[in-house]
Parts: sequence; C-alpha cells; structure tokens
Amino acid sequence: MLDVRGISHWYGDRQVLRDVSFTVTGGHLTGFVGANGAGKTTTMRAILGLIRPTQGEVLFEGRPITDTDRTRFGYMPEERGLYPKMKVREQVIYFAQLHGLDKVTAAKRADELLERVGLGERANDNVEALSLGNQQRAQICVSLVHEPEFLILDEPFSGLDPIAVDVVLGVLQEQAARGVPVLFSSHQLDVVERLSDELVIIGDGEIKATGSRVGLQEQHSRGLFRIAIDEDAWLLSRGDVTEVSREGDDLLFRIDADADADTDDTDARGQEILREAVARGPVRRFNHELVRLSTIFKEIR
Ligand SMILES: Nc1ncnc2c1ncn2[C@@H]1O[C@H](COP(=O)(O)OP(=O)(O)OP(=O)(O)O)[C@@H](O)[C@H]1O
Repeated sequence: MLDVRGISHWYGDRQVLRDVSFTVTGGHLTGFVGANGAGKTTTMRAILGLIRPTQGEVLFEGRPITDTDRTRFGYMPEERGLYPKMKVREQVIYFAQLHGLDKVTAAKRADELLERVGLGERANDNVEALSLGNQQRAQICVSLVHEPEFLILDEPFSGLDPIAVDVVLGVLQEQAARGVPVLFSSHQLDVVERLSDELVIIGDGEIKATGSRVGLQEQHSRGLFRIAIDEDAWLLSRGDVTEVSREGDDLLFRIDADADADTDDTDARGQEILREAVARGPVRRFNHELVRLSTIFKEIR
C-alpha cells in the first residue's frame, strides 16, 4: 500500500499542493483525476522522489519510502522517455537490465510483454517507426518489465484508440490482480469512469474527493431519475423537482432532498411520480440514474 500523507508543495512563492493525502491499495485500479494544472504530475513526482515536497511524506508498506523502494516501482512519465533510434525489444531489455535483471530474464520478460500488448511483430523495429499509440504500448512494457511492486502512470490512455485502451487496461488489471497498487492519472473522465475502481480527485492543489468510484457516484446520485414521457410540464412544476438535463426523449431530473427529513424519502417520491406519470399516459422509460463522473467533477472541483 502507498500512503501519501499531508503533502504540500511550493514552486517559489506559489503553493501548488495543499495538504494532499490519499492511499493507493492493491487489487484494483485507482484513477487520479484533475483539470490541467491541478497538481497531478507534481504529486506523482513527489511519490517518485523526483521532487522533494516542502511538507508531508509518502509511506510505502507503512514506512517512509526509500530510493531502494523506488527502484521496485514502475513509472510511465507523461513526456514519454523512449530512444527513437533504438529497436523496441532492445529498449525494453535495456530498461529491464537497468533495474538489475540479467540479460536472459530481461529478454524473456520483454518478449512476453511485447507479445501481450500486441507488439510482437514490431519488436525489431526502431521506436521512431511506430505510431504514437504503439510507442505508448512499448512504454507500458518498459514500465512493467521488472515486475514492479507499485505502478504509477501519467496519462497512460491518452491518444490510444479503443482497442489499444482495452489492451493497456487488460495489462494494468492483471498487475492490480496480482496485488500491485496501480495509480494512473487522466483527464478523460469517460475513460476514468469505465476503468477505475477507486478515485482520487484533485482540484487546485487540494484533494476534493477520494473513495470508490461507484460509492462516489451513488453518493451524488441521490434523487436523480430518468424518465421518458410525452408531456412533462406537470412534473417540472412540482416544487421538489429540478430539471438536470435532456437526452433525446429522456428528461433527467432531481428530486430535492428534504433538508428537515430524518430519512431520505426521494425514492418514495420517485415512485409517487412514476404512479402519476402512468396515470397520465405512456411511460417509455423510468429509472434511478447513476450520475456521470463529469457531472460530479464539475460539482466539486
Ligand atoms: N517546475 C515548475 N515550476 C513552477 N511551477 C510549476 C512547475 N511544474 C508545475 N508547475 C505548476 O504547478 C501547478 C501544478 O502542475 P501539474 O503539472 O502538477 O498539474 P497537472 O494536474 O499534472 O496538470 P496537467 O493535467 O496539465 O498535466 C501548475 O500551475 C503548474 O503551472
């Protein structure tokens, strides 16, 4: 487990991280989400020891992280770091050896990984001959070749086509399943919504929310319903209903929670609305709606 505790950081007199704390555990993928300039890369660099935060610390397996721990990390930087004129396979082997693997083991792992990400046939091409998406697959191999105990990836899915996203996702899920904590950053909220089990949301250098993605979505979905009916003026004229959005024939609406009530009765009021809708005409769709991550992100950032 990796534990980021109370990290604050200043560049000159500008504070870019404020008391950032979160944990990354094995078994699932943790998405690290924030707008441009929110502080994702700076936080990742602090975890990796590439900058020394002004305050706070990072613990790995419960004790302050050391440079030796970090040699067992896998890192995929945002500015990709491959040598354009080197062959893909040689490059993966080279990085494996930098991490202390002998040549035979390095070659075996490189071949397995390149095959796994679909680059087996390109193994002897120079990196510069690969498309950007394929270079990214090669970079994933580099970050995994020494079987890291913690994986940290800056925007691993950006620029990938849907097939490549699935390949990279599969590889990361395998790592998570063998107990490796995996932290990846992204601004593609649709991707994060599909791929991450846990979320860390950062805005303006501060942690805005952490926890399970579904838990966070459920927490923000209270009173949110979708309905498709012919005429909905009656519904929107109710004092406790607000229109959220329209998608084609569907109306998304929120039943405002009663601040004075002890228990949440929005589900019961949803049923009441459904009964009235049925009495008024055909109901083509009605369901409780799970809020999109993009909506939560706008609400809390
Ligand atoms: N070396 C630096 N010197 C001064 N300011 C910096 C430096 N690196 C980053 N910053 C500033 O720190 C803030 C956080 O930047 P950071 O790169 O961590 O954000 P980010 O969330 O990774 O953004 P992006 O999604 O655009 O990569 C930004 O305002 C950025 O301009």
